[in-house]
Amino acid sequence: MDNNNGGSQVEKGNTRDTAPPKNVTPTKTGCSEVCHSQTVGVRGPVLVQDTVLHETLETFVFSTTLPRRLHTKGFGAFGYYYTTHSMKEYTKARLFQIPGQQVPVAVRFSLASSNQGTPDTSRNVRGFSTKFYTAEGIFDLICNHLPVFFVRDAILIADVISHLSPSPVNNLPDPERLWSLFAKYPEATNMLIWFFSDLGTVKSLRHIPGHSVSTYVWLNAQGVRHYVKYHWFPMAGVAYIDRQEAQWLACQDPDIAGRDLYDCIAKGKAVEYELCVQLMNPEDAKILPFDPLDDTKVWDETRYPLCPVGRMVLNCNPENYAEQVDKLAFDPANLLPGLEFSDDKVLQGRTFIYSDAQRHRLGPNYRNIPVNRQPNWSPACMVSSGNGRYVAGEIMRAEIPNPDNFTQATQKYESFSPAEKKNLADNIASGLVHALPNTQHIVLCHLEQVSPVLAATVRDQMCLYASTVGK
Ligand code: HEM
Repeated sequence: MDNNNGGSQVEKGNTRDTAPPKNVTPTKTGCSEVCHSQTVGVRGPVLVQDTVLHETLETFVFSTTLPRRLHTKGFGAFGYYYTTHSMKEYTKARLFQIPGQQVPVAVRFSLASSNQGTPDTSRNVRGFSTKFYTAEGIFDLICNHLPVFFVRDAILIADVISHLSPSPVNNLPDPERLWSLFAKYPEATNMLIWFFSDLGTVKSLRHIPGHSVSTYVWLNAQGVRHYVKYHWFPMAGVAYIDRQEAQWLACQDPDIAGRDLYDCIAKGKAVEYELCVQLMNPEDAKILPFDPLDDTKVWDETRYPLCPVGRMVLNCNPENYAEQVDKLAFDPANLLPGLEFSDDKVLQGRTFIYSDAQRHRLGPNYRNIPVNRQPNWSPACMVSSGNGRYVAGEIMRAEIPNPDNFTQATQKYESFSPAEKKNLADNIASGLVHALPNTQHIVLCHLEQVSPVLAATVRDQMCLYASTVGK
């Protein structure tokens, strides 16, 4: 019997038992797979009772998890971390007590403002999140490749992300949306300098640093608190690319950074990073010219030197991206005794929203997914910061007393070589030229405060670009 004359089966009686079944094909796994819907005759309607069809479609539709609201595109790798220097003086976290202590890790690198199709070389903030599976429990260290953030209060994140996203009208990138972010928030000027320098374009994740941006607290066995910022540095050295190479590579291979990481590990070459911390006595906040809990600032490395803590070796690729990488749930609140959060206003907002996002994205049992599982976890395992600390004050919504929006932006600009300064000005001008005149004016006023030379160079470059874009 063949399907072409099956329409007459009803009239003639079913002769299927005499012919090989053609609607069942063996799959790679050897199981049979149904490949025809159940119909009334060959050309008749599909039956509502076809539970095989329903289950096949439902399984397909619900087979992927929801994308992350931020840092959507990402790549994962696995390996181990070991402590090289005892941090006992500053934290009681067991992980950091004795050199040689080693734990497994899972890492996810990501693009902060992305969808699955965003080119890896786009101007972007790269995420660099690490899950340490320690005997005490899971510690998540969530970092970005740039050490500063756009704003200093988590309440502004929705607005910031809307400025970084495509237009809600037509889903196209809109320069005015992006540049009005920097016009609206003078505190984003330091980020502007970092982001629009060539530090914002990357082709290899093996060559990026990671910075916690937010300030955490370390608590030692004697109950002494220190502010801490975490930093990863690639053992293979830091490397960036310029805008032209980034744009060319975006066309050649939009997944170049993920491919580079995977291929390197697949060839047996481990990817390594050093973990360092900067430590600060919280009392210093009273004398510093800036607020150390302000995420738009870095800490001067001469005053707060980088202390080496340990090494991470990534030597294992994922075998199942959906289960091992997509379902990773990083949370700045996944801390351990001795590792706490501080009063940093960005971090305080973040300590609630990641687990909310993950309940929505992965379901209420996300902590039981193998990559997130901590044996015997209960809410009591969470480390809530600051027990024993006395805090009092008037309840308010207020700007911090020392916002100082421009000093560090100037210092960063002045630290660049002449070639880096030139690229920065050119990168800014090529984008800012497409913004509205009022936005251009305000951003140029901010740049004037960073450096009159930078503002003048950007203005000159914009004139050149304006003539080519017909403005
Ligand atoms: C300003 C407030 C912020 C809010 C409200 C926020 C919120 C979020 C949310 C909801 C996610 C997705 C979580 C998930 O679905 O698993 C996320 C991911 C992420 N965030 Fe933030 N974020 C903020 C600031 C920051 C800062 C300052 C950093 C710097 C280290 C950062 C680094 C990351 C990274 C690296 C990821 C990706 C984690 C992964 O690979 O799964 N975020 N953020």
